[in-house]
Amino acid sequence: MKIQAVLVGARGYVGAELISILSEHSSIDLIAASSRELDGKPVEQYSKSELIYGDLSPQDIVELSPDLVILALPNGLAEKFVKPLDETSAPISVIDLSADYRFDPNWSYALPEVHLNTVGSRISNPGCYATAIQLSVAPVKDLVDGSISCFGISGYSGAGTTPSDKNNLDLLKGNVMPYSLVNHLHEKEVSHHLGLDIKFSPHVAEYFRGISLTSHIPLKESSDIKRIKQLFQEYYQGKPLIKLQDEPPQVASSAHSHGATIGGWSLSSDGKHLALCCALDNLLKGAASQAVQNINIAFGLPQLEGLQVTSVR
Ligand SMILES: NC(=O)C1=CN([C@@H]2O[C@H](COP(=O)(O)OP(=O)(O)OC[C@H]3O[C@@H](n4cnc5c(N)ncnc54)[C@H](OP(=O)(O)O)[C@@H]3O)[C@@H](O)[C@H]2O)C=CC1
Ligand SMILES: CC(=O)N[C@@H](CCC(=O)OP(=O)(O)O)C(=O)O
Repeated sequence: MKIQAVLVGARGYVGAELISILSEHSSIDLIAASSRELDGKPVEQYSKSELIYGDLSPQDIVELSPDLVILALPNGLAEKFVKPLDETSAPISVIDLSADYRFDPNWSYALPEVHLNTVGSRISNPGCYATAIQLSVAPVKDLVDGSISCFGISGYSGAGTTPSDKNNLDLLKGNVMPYSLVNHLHEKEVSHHLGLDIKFSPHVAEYFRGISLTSHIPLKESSDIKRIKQLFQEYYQGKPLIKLQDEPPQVASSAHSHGATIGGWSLSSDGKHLALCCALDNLLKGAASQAVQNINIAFGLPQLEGLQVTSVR
């Protein structure tokens, strides 16, 4: 019996990626895709069966009695859909791709390569920058002394489809736009989940998809590149979505890939300042692919089902 899923926020950039992935997934079928703007139109990317976008209320979703509800809505809207699902006796799992439950201890915050917690029936998917930061820092977490500093650049799809300066192509033309230089939500998210002091300055650029993140990590003791690389290799052994390479990863090579690439390890002459880079696709490992990876884990399916691995070591 296949898992029957409802997708809410199906018109958005992340929703569209989820539809494409689930079109190829052999164990999960979409039974409904919600969008107010596209209500009544066919879901053209979904190839398994005829599917029409609907403007579904939270109660409509409960009545469909699916196995799984996937929420890909802007921040602050999830509770309206989660509350009636919590109140029903039907065993309906929920995965939320927004930031709304990332600090809630009753939800499983699930970045599979880093947090090996058991995934329950309420899953909170990490943020895109937060994924890149945690993948970059986790292997050397125990060596850190002081504040880590991360510099990120994202394509404008990171800002979603609601018009703002961060997805305004007139403002972005020939430009890189810094924003939220302190207190970005992902700064709090990674500091909370890694238990480290992490500073993060995001930027958005004119290209569509992909994140390039550079992390500066102060170390307690002098180290050497061979040891650092070995720590990364050991940490990511058997985790096929993470590719390691000597050269700094390029954002263009990670676009359209379900995984993340880490590399460019560099040490200062005293061996106590480590810098490294991570590139990933904000819409895939930063959102939709990671969500499908988490759903697979929650339902006991092979972790990479539906995710064609384009970048393996
Ligand atoms: N873009 C990215 O790189 C990443 C995004 N995320 C998170 O994923 C979520 C989705 O992001 P993204 O796809 O970029 O966002 P978009 O702005 O592209 O899409 C938002 C979706 O939500 C729907 N929506 C908006 N407002 C409402 C509402 N009031 N009630 C019901 N539906 C609504 C929209 O459809 P309609 O208006 O037709 O109903 C649309 O389908 C966000 O929480 C974002 O923070 C996480 C990681 C990366
Ligand atoms: C370019 C851009 O605006 N990027 C978004 C990150 C998208 C994301 O991961 O958002 P959530 O944490 O809300 O899921 C931002 O900086 O807020």
